[in-house]
Amino acid sequence: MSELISNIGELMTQDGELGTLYNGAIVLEGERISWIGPSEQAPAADTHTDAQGRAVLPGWVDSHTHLIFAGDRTAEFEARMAGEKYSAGGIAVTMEATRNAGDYDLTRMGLGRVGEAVSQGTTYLETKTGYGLDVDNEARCARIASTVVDEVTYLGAHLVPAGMDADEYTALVCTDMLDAVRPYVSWADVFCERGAFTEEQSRAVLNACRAAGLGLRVHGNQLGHGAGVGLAVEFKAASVDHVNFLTDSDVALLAQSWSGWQAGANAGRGAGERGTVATVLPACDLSTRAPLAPARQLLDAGVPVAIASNANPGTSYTSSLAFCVATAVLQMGLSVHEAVRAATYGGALALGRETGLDQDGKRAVGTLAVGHRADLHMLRAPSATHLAYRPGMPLTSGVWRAGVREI
Ligand SMILES: N=CN[C@@H](CCC(=O)O)C(=O)O
Ligand SMILES: [Zn+2]
Repeated sequence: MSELISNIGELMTQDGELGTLYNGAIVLEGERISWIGPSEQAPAADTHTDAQGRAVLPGWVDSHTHLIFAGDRTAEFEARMAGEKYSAGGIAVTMEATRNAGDYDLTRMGLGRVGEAVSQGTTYLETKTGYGLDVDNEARCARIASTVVDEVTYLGAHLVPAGMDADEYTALVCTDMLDAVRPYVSWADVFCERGAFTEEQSRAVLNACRAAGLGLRVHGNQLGHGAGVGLAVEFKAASVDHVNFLTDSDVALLAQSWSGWQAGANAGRGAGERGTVATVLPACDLSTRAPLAPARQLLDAGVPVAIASNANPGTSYTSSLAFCVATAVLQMGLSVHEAVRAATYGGALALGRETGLDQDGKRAVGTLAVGHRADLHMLRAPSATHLAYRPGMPLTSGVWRAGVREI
């Protein structure tokens, strides 16, 4: 089955060669994009959708979420709004509720959260474990996560559970827990921060997970200056996430990590040795009243930036990437094009999914080009600028995921 979508007011492909088309059209063939060009040259297809001048973007790629959890942290949020600071300790509240929830409920709630994200234009999702924090519960959360999202990250190193020795727990994360989650995950992450894991413990986790063949990511520089960025670059992690507190040398390290990467004629793809993406989490910054991550400075230094929701019950209880994009434009100084790019191509780059088919038979996401997965987000607006111009408005009017219309 093929579908032609024509009369697209602004078709923002985020592909380096195609750029942005006005009065463009796109043809979907099964799960893939088979044609992109001007509406007047569009080929016939089995079905036809008239976009009536609306804008179409790649579906959002949310490269950082924590969707497998039970329970509620309203009281912690209220206390924070009354002046308390965020600390890693709140994770234990969610751990308790998650351990007490059954598989059915964790799955049902996880799927519900994915549904919320899709209804707002997200078409590719990563999520993390990290609220089980013992061997059985981490494995259970990893298994459930693998049934509800596209990419699963092992975050056993999220918090040391009360009553456990930090080094003994770290050793467990690196051995039995890692073995138990391994069938369900392709990434590993560590919360390298005061109140969570030290540089030395983080290093042990990254070494063990790398040896197990997992791609790496780091929660770093969220609560203060620290070792997160340096470790992420040293371990060639795909991303370092939060990055609120950066020194100039952290920024330079991240930029330097991309020196072997050639963006080439087509900046949507690129080739060569990948560096570490800086993932900024604007909704989390607002919800924790943290200084906003310096996304402008990072982009100006040549660091690829991703924008993600960090959807979780503690620091960012939203999966709205439209909200994150609007915040990045209004508060972080990004242009609309840069912010949309960070929430689409940037997320794909952070997940190693900006190209496709060559290694594992999966299609590229995060940009619109022939052969890429047909993940589209149609706005009830003539241009992507409306995402920032009309913040908080329900602008999603259509979502296609792998060629299937979801909304
Ligand atoms: N910072 C570490 N982990 C989550 C928060 C987890 C929680 O508080 O439940 C984050 O990314 O913000
Ligand atoms: Zn997180």
